[in-house]
Amino acid sequence: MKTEDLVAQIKRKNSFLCIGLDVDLEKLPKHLLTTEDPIFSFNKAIIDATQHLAVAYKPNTAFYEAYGLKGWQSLDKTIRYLNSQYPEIFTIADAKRGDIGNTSQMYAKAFFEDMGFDSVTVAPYMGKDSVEPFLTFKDKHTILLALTSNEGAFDFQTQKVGEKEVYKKVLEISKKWKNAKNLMYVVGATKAEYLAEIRRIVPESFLLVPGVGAQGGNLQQVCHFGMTNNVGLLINSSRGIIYASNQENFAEAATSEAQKLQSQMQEILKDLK
Ligand SMILES: O=c1ccn([C@@H]2O[C@H](COP(=O)(O)O)[C@@H](O)[C@H]2O)c(=O)[nH]1
Repeated sequence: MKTEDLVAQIKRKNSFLCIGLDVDLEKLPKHLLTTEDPIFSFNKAIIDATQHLAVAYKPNTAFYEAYGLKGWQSLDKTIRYLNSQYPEIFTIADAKRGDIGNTSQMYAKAFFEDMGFDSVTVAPYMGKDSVEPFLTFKDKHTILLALTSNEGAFDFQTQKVGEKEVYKKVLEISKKWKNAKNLMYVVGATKAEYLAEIRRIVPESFLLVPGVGAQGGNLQQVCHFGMTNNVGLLINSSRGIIYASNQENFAEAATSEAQKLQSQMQEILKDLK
């Protein structure tokens, strides 16, 4: 998907909400467990009930890999369902990949060509040759971990190497790479106070921002420091939306939580216009 199509969708829906499909069989409503593919049944119901409020969905592959072949099949069905029924929606494989060049090439083929995701999250730790294979795919996006939402982000990402913090080096160095226009970055909502500085380095890039809801990040603060004229933000919430209820009404409960976030986003977007 082209970035301008994502921006157009954001403006049309008055939303920059990304819903995380982090499916844990132990948290699913009991009545789904007897269906042929409980994970897909759950995802389909959540997607159908929230697609008018969200511009992106982000399955975290860990939640599928944990169930082996069946899990991968559920993920595959989910992405194919999204691509066929809601092709305007931006899809993110939260897989946090990255390896030596020829291996990264295979990861990129798997997520972009075979599964047809619009984007994949990638760790920058192995450097330019580990990321560039992802960047060569036209209209596909590589979402590089810059400053993550967890406590451990302070172990390396905010530490200085020479004069500069590692996360700033990730942004400054990567934005000079070939096909850097295909880069987006992960910045945790719990790190909103860093966003003004991040915007000085990457003023236009889209940021995927996980960490609102269950992790305690603040939407207003993130938007205040991180929003661009083109919005430039995808705010992710996973558990806070998909597990709003574990009863038969789970899809309606998810709609209601998504609606709350979308309404806040609509208010914020009014001020931008
Ligand atoms: O810095 C990061 C990078 C990725 N994540 C992922 O986002 C979702 C957050 O889920 P919630 O339930 O809304 O907390 C999850 O898949 C994480 O692995 C992140 O949280 N922080």
